[in-house]
Amino acid sequence: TASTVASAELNRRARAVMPGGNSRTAVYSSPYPIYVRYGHGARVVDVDGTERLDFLNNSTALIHGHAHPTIVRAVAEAAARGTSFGMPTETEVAFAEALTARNETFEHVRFTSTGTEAVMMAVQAARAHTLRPKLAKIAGAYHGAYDATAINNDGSGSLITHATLGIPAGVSDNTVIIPFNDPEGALEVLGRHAGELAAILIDPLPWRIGLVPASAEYLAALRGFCDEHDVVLISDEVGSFRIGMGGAIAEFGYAADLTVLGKVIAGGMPIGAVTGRRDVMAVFDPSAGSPPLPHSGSYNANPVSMSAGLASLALLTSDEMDRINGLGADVRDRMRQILADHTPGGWTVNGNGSLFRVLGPNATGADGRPVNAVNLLSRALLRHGVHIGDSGLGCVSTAMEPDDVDAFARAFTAAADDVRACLAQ
Ligand SMILES: Cc1ncc(COP(=O)(O)O)c(/C=N\OC[C@H]2NC(=O)[C@@H](CON)NC2=O)c1O
Repeated sequence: TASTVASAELNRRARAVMPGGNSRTAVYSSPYPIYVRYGHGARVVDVDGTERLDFLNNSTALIHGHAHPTIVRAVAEAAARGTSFGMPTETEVAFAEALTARNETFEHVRFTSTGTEAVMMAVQAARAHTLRPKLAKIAGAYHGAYDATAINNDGSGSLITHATLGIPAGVSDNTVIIPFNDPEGALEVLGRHAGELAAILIDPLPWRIGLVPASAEYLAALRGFCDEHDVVLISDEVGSFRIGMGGAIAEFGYAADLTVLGKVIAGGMPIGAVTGRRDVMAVFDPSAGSPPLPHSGSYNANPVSMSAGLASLALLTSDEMDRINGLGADVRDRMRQILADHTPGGWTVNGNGSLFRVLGPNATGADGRPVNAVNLLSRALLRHGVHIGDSGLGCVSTAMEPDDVDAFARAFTAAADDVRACLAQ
C-alpha cells in the first residue's frame, strides 16, 4: 500500500486551523483525505508521489480532465489581462452566446460563481416572477448549500421533511417534498399546494438517489402540472447537463422553464449559470430602473471563468460527447460484469452518458459488523491506483481513451476481490 505520510502531516496542520481540517464536506475522509500535488489529463499525483487514474474528476466537474492545455492556456491568457473587473468583458458576451446556443429554451442566461448560487437565483427568480412562496423538490435530491433546498437532500426517499440542522421553520415550511419517479404521488402532493407554488425544482438524473433518470411519465406529469398552474419548472443540471449537447431534460424529451448549470460548462473553473425563459429571467433586468430581483456577486462572469467556459464548450463537440458517452456505457458494463463475477452480489451500477454511480449491498464484515460496501470498494480502488467518490460516484473525461477504461477494469477487479475478502463469507 502506497505511503500517505505526507497527507497525514498536511491533515495534522489542517486540523489546527480548519474544522476537521476540511473546507468541503464531500472531500472529507477518515482518518484523513489524500492530498493532491498535481493533476494531468486523466491522472492525479498525491503529495506522497503516488499517481492514480482519476474517475471522480472533482465530483464530475472536470469533464476534460486535469490541466487540459487548451483550458490552461485560456485561463492563463485571461489572468494575464486581469482576473476580474468592475466592468463587463467581451468574454462574458461570447460565453453567453455559446451557452445559449446549446438549447433553444436557453433564451437568456445569467452567471454566478457556483451551482449553489445558480440554484438560489433560479428559485428567487421563480418566486419574484410568480409572487408565490413555495418550492417543491424531490425527496433525497441534492441541490447544493442553499438552505431552501438543503431539505431532504441526503438520498433518502423519505417524504418526512428533515432539514439540515438549524434551518428555521420559516424556510422549511416553504419547501414541499415530492416523491421521485412517482407521477401520481407527486401530483397528489403538488395538488395540495398548487396556488402557493412558485417552482418545482428537479434534477433529471439525481445522483444522491442513485443516478437513476427521471421517467418520461414523471417528467410529463410535472410539465403538465406546471403548465396548468403557471409554476416554473427548474431543471438543476449542474451534474447532468453533460449527458447530451442540450442537457439532460432535453435528452429525455422535455423542456424546463429555467435550467441551472455549473461544473462542466467551465471545465474546472468556478462557475454557475441560470438560463431559460426570457419572461422569467426578466426579473433580473435592470434596464427599466432597479431590477425586480437585484443579483450581484464579486466574481459573477469574471473573465477567467468565462474564458475557461468558452474553451470547455468548444471542446465539448457532438463527436466528443458521443465518444465519452460510449466509454461511459463500456465502463458501466465492465463494472457490472466484474461485480457479478467477483462478489456475492447485491450491487447496482447506474448512470447515463459519461456518468456512473456504483451502489452496494448493506453488507456484514468478516468481524460480523455492518460495513458500507461501496466505501470499502472506493478505498480498495485507491489502493489499486484509481479514485472514485466514496459514495460510488464517477465519470469518464475527454482526457480518457479505451486503455484507461482497461486500466480501470483491472483495478476494479482487484478492488472487488479485496472487498469480497472483507465481507462475511
Ligand atoms: C445537482 C446539483 N446542484 C447543485 C450543486 C451545487 O453546485 P456547487 O455549489 O457548484 O457545488 C451540485 C454540486 N455538486 O454535486 C455533487 C456534490 N454533492 C455531494 O454531496 C458530494 C458527493 O460526495 N460523495 N460532492 C459534490 O461535489 C449538484 O450536483
